[in-house]
Amino acid sequence: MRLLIANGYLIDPSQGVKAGRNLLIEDGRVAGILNYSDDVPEGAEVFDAAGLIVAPGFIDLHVHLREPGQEYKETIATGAAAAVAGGWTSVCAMPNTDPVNDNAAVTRFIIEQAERAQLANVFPIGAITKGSRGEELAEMGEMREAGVVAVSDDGRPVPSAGMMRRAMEYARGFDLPVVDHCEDRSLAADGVMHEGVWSLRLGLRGIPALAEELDAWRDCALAELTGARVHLAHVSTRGAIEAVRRAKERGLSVTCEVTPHHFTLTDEAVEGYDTNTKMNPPLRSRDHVQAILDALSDGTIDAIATDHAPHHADEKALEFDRAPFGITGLETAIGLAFDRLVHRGIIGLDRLVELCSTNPARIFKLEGRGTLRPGAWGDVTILDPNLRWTFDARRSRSKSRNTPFDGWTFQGAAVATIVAGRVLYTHPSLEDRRRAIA
Ligand SMILES: NC(=O)N[C@@H](CC(=O)O)C(=O)O
Ligand SMILES: [Zn+2]
Repeated sequence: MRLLIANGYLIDPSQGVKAGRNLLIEDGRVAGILNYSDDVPEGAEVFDAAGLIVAPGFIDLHVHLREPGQEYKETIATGAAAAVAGGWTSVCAMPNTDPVNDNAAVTRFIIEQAERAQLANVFPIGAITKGSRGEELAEMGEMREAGVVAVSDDGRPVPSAGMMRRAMEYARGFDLPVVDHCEDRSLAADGVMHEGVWSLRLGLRGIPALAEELDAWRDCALAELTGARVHLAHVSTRGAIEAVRRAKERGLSVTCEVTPHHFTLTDEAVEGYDTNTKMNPPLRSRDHVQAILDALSDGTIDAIATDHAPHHADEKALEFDRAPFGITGLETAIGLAFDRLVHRGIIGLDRLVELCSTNPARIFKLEGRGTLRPGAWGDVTILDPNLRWTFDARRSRSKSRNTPFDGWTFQGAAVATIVAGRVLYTHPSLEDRRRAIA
């Protein structure tokens, strides 16, 4: 099986490639980077990528796929379909399923379901503590053996510093990164949105920025104490970013991600009490969003991750106070990244590829991903920086539609998604781009 992605502009920060080149994929793996003028290899199918950016496959470090246990919200297959429709060749699945992914049997089940779906690659993340209850460490060794790429109690942050210390020491022994949902629940209490002028005005209970910042400082300090690899999930506050910046200056193995909704929206978006503006961490005030934009451009932020968190319409139809936290994000992330970051001059195209592919692969040590070196997996995301398109949530591949971006128009999109040399998604604007060569 041969696929030649021809006439595109290749951007691969892992090997410093930024040039018009053809990319050849053979039997699922990158076979080589060729010049436009080189002969088309015998029997190759040609994908004409003229005018498009060809990048190593995008990797989302943070999704909730809801299987096992809440298949009415999402399954591994529907989540993986939404992923490829959004330009993601790989997604990393958080363990807050039912049962929690805190043992090898659940890990293996997730991997089997993903293999059955034959869509995006799915890398499971195991729990830090049994049932994510924060009481007893989970069997990280056995989960690692079964295929987890990281551990996290995302959604149920580890409350005790002592437990987190032991978790980091344990995870370090298995060379697993600890993905940290930073939230001091004693401060967040029963808040439902960012604490500030808008929570006052709207009469909703606030979650102070300090709830995230305190844990971020704590866990960066613990990263120093333990030497563990620590990755801060969905940072949303100036203080958490400052903690990461300091940790990096000290040479610690600390990285972080940001979500598209946190670099796009402020807490003002909650004004209409739309429960699709309710997520954890909450949308923050303008000053925090500015800190995120600065950190995206100066390199403090390592990755863009969606925190895709599907919920059923009936659950989101409750009052703001009672609706669950979370929004979907797989299909709007790249549109938002182009529209809000690239076209506004906050990041360049190579930085976009770093944030969505090179760095995620490095942070979770995903072998043969995030690069188009010969021998790497033939995972490719093709981008059209200028395509104008409108997101229609009713046509989403996800089972859920809880997004604040329904009906939004974007400039820039992921227009084709290729996993191990198989073209799994193409935007309708790319019809007629593929031909078989005898
Ligand atoms: N990010 C969210 O708003 N929700 C997450 C869990 C969580 O992190 O609270 C979910 O699983 O729904
Ligand atoms: Zn979380």
